[in-house]
Amino acid sequence: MQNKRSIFADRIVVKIGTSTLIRQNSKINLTVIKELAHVLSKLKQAGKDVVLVSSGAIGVGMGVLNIEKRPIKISKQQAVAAVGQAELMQIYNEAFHEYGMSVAQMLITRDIIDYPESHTNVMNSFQELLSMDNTIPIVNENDTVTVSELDHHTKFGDNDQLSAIVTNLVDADLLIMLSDIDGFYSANPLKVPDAHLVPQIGTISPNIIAAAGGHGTKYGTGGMTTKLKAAELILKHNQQMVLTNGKNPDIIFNILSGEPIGTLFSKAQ
Ligand SMILES: Nc1ncnc2c1ncn2[C@@H]1O[C@H](COP(=O)(O)OP(=O)(O)O)[C@@H](O)[C@H]1O
Ligand SMILES: N[C@@H](CCC(=O)OP(=O)(O)O)C(=O)O
Repeated sequence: MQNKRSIFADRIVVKIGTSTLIRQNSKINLTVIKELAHVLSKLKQAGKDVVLVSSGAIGVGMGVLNIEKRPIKISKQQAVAAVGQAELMQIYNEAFHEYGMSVAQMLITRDIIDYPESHTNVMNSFQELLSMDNTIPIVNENDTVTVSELDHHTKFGDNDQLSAIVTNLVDADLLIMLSDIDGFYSANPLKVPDAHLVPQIGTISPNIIAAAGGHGTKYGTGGMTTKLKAAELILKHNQQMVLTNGKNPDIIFNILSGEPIGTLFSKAQ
């Protein structure tokens, strides 16, 4: 049994991936969403600042529209995301209302980094929302409008890096990344069954990068590669990130109490 970790976190960003929100049978995992709403509401009511970054617009939209395979055509992905985002927010809204909380939808694009006025505006919105007692901001990429063209790049591309950028922006202490796997392994466990979980990573070395494989389910997108890019941003800003399995979101309480869960990305010893 490893020692307890020293985790200091007054301001927390939690990212949940599509593979945790959607079951193998393509249905939304309402149990996970309800439990997540419970945990985040309790943290907020205990005086913590909480931001949720939620993927799932495209995955949920596929379910609503009965689409089996993730569309390849961008316009189709954007339309599916528009359907799914509305459904997802309705579910979050109901789940958080159970605990007397409201949710605030924040759909963002890269403009918030590239354009000072957009940056100021999004920072002001975060500040106002975080100062409210009973509100949880829920962030996603604005999938229906983002583009990636030669002279115009407004896409983040994946929510792993987006969640790290949000963690940097709001100056949070900790990013908790909830995925469908217990942490970062020495190799992709789908391909190497005896791979072992790495408890702490302080530097993203070439060996670590080489151990990162692609996504697991048909719903995941970036796999470990984008999670490492997110971790790199977190480490650069001297923040901390814990990557763990989101199937029981009340694991967040255990993480905050210092239990050695998942993989901790931190420069601290
Ligand atoms: N070294 C590794 N350690 C752990 N998981 C890995 C590794 N390399 C690849 N993976 C895969 O990454 C998947 C998680 O990423 P992804 O499917 O994009 O999920 P999410 O929807 O949570 O972003 C895991 O299910 C696993 O199959
Ligand atoms: N903005 C997209 C999320 C894309 C993404 O990064 O998904 P995931 O790898 O599941 O975190 C959506 O909501 O479907």
